[in-house]
Amino acid sequence: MAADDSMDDDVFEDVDSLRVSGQKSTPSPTGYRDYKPPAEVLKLCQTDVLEDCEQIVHKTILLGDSGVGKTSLLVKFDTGRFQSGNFSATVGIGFTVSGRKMARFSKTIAADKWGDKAPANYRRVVRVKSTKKLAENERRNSQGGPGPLLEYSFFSRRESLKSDETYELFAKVMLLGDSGVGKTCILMQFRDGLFLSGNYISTVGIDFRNKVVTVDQTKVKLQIWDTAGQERFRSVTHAYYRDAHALLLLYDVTNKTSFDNIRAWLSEIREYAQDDVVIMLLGNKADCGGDRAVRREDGERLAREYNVAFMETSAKSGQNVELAFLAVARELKYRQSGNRADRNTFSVQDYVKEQTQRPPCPPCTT
Ligand SMILES: Nc1nc2c(ncn2[C@@H]2O[C@H](COP(=O)(O)OP(=O)(O)OP(=O)(O)O)[C@@H](O)[C@H]2O)c(=O)[nH]1
Repeated sequence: MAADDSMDDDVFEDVDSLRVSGQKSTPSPTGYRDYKPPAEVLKLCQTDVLEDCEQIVHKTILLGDSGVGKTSLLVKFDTGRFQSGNFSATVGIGFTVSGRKMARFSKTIAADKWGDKAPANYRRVVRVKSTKKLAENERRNSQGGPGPLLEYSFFSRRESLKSDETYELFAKVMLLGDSGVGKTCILMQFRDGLFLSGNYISTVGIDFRNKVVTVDQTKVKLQIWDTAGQERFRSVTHAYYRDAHALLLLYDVTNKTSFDNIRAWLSEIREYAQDDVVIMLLGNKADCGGDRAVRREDGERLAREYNVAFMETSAKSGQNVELAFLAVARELKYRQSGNRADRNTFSVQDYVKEQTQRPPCPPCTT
């Protein structure tokens, strides 16, 4: 499915009538067994809109409460089949690639991350809204079962493959750190130059974005994985550590606990990541000078203790965001260099220190 300018955003506004038509019944953990995605939604999924777009990737995120039918839509689109009966909740995130169309779908069980304000290069294609009361929704969710549908949105991202086509080096970079430290925002700032403020919704599972950067005439493709900081998703994210080339480990300078947890994160990294993985410690939200709970010197000291590079960043102002990723790309480039002199002389710690010797940015006002 892709953005289609003629498509009506609110074509599936009245979800209650779909439910009344016998598709959905008991709102218990297994009560969605008989749920079939509405015919209109299935029809939309079969729309062959990508036919003439071989050079375009459309990333569509399926969002909505557990049990509303996201997996069914995905399977239907991918295989043309509807799997009835066996509802099992998705853990983490998955995507499917339809080679001919070069469409990639990813799925999350999280609620709508952007609300009505999707970033400029994203477009809400379809939205279904429940008229049920929010309180009722929360009550059911708190009992552990899937609540009624609150919001069901399809976002589509248009991205030219051209910039990703040529590169000499590839690096997998992961963003790690406690929930709420700003991992998704750092990625969005780096990738799209956007800051997502306001309604914060935690990442569920894991997702990635690509960006090609140039380091001394070498094109390095960074595949950046945004992980969920919440404890309950750790088993999902551990599986991705092993083949990561670099890890950006974030804490929030206004949240002391997130800083205190860095040692635990480093132990986890030691356990699951490769021994030679590049690690960079980032003290994020550096724009919030007034609310600061962790001094820059404390971050520097901890980084020295573990022999990792360090800088403070702000996803809001953009401070050092590009530098963090570029420094990692540079380190990986020099490591893989055939020139032994280059390999031995470059130090990411020294490089970062040198690049960050600039006056700090002013405190934030919000
Ligand atoms: N002032 C300020 N706020 C930020 C910054 N980075 C993130 N935030 C805010 O912090 C909140 C959490 O940001 P996210 O990027 O979603 O956090 P996360 O680390 O991805 O969280 P999980 O997905 O739960 O692991 C959001 O409300 C952001 O707007 C920053 O640099 N400065």
